[in-house]
This record gives sequence, structure tokens and C-alpha cells, in this order.
Amino acid sequence: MSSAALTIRQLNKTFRSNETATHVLDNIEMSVQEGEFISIIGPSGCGKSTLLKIVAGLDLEYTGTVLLGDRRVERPSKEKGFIFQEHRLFPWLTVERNIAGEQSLKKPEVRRKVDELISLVKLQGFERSYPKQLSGGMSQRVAIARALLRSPEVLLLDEPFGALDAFTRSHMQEVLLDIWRHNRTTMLFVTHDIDEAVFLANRVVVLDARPGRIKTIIPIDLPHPRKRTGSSFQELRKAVLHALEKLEETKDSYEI
Ligand SMILES: Nc1ncnc2c1ncn2[C@@H]1O[C@H](COP(=O)(O)OP(=O)(O)OP(=O)(O)O)[C@@H](O)[C@H]1O
Repeated sequence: MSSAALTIRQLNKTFRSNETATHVLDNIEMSVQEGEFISIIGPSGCGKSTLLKIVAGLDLEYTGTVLLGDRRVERPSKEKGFIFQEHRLFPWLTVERNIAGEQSLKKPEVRRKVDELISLVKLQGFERSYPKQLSGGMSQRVAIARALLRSPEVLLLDEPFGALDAFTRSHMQEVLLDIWRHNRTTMLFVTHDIDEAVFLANRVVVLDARPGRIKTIIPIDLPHPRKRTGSSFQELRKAVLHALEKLEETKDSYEI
């Protein structure tokens, strides 16, 4: 890890309508190194999705600085992959065509890259399947492969496994870590799940609510593969929980 992949300085965001102004993000300062895996956790409505959309270039109405490498984020671009909670695949396209997007599978380099990604997300044999023939976890793997085809510098994931059952979810976390180990793509991962946040990340960013500000950043210095039952894991889990419990109005939202 050397240079900053992402720099956020004095980021403030206020949603304005005719009568109201809602200050959602307050003076966010964060620097993410290349190849880091950052989990972002915080109470509902604290601004996690808003922060991700700003980094993605989907929302430009803010004050402050957001840099990808040394370039200002001014629009969505292929350097920033975005994965939503729902997979947003095209139902009329096969798995491989969903991944290829606007690129032609007739081009050998596209074919090779798509095949590599299908193998990386463990979907061999499903290249010609349609989204309706896939489970939720498989569909999310297609969405991740689609984002990775463009070799993004940073992958932004907004509760990507939130709609999956517990078993599939933990499998998807393993798949994502495999991808991260293989590609070393910088990851910004929004979740409500403390276990998931600790299991995946190098650092867990805990956001406070109304307005959203960084409450604390907890480094997760655990080697991979991680064991959720290990005492160090449990200690870090407690540290995140403790930070969340200190936040007003969140005491009932998280269980030990
Ligand atoms: N387009 C919008 N116009 C006005 N207010 C908005 C808009 N989008 C989001 N907000 C408000 O901004 C705040 C943060 O929303 P955001 O979706 O970023 O929170 P979140 O932390 O991702 O929430 P959750 O965990 O429930 O998904 C909320 O109070 C929300 O009502």
C-alpha cells in the first residue's frame, strides 16, 4: 500500500428543498490507500449511501474535495465501480453479456477477460444463463464481475449482500475477499452488519448520525483467513459495537 487511492477533505453535504435544508454529511475527512478494504457502518440515515454516491460522482452537490488518485471526482466513470443492494442486471441478457455490457464478446480480449471474471466469481457453467435462472448470490456475483470488467480503481459497494440469506451472505463475503486478494482493488463497503464489517475490512469507519460524521475509525489488524469465532475477532467486533452503542438512538439497533 503506498499512494492514496481516495482522498476526502472537508466534505459537507446538505439536501435542500424549498422549505428545508438537511445537513447530512459533516466535515468528512478520510484518506484511503490503494488496495485497502474499508467498511463503513452507522445508523440508518447517517449518510452512508450519500457518501458513496458522492465518491461515485453520482452526486456533485457538495462542498469540499473528493479526489480519486490526484483527480477530482466530477462524474461517474469507469474508474469507479458501483454495486447496489439489488443487482440491476438486464433480464434479457445472458450472464456473459451482462458482464460484457456494451463491449463485444466477439473481441478476443473481451472474451478472455469475461471468461477470467466468470471464473473469479465462480460462475463457470452459467455463462449462457439468464438472471431469472440465478439465485440472489449468483446475480450479485454477475454484478461484481460486470463492475470489475472495467478494471475500476475503486469498487463502491452499497450493502451488496443486504438482501441475501445468512449462508449465501457469508459465502459472498468469502468470494469478495478472494476477488480482493486476487485484484487488490480498493474497496469501500457499506454495511449494517458488524460481523461483515470486521470480517472484510482493514479499517472500519463508524459514522455518527444527524449529521453524519466520522465517529471513529477502527483498524482491523487480523490476518486472513479470518475466523469469526476467534477471540481477536470478537474483541474487534465488540469495539465496533461499543462505538455504535455510544451513538445516540442506535442502542436498540445492534445486538451483541
Ligand atoms: N435526495 C434526497 N433528498 C433529500 N434528502 C435525502 C435525499 N437522499 C437522502 N436524503 C436524506 O439524507 C440522509 C442520509 O441518507 P442515506 O441514504 O445516505 O443514509 P444511509 O446511512 O445510507 O441510510 P440507510 O442505512 O438506511 O440506507 C437521510 O436523512 C435521508 O432522508
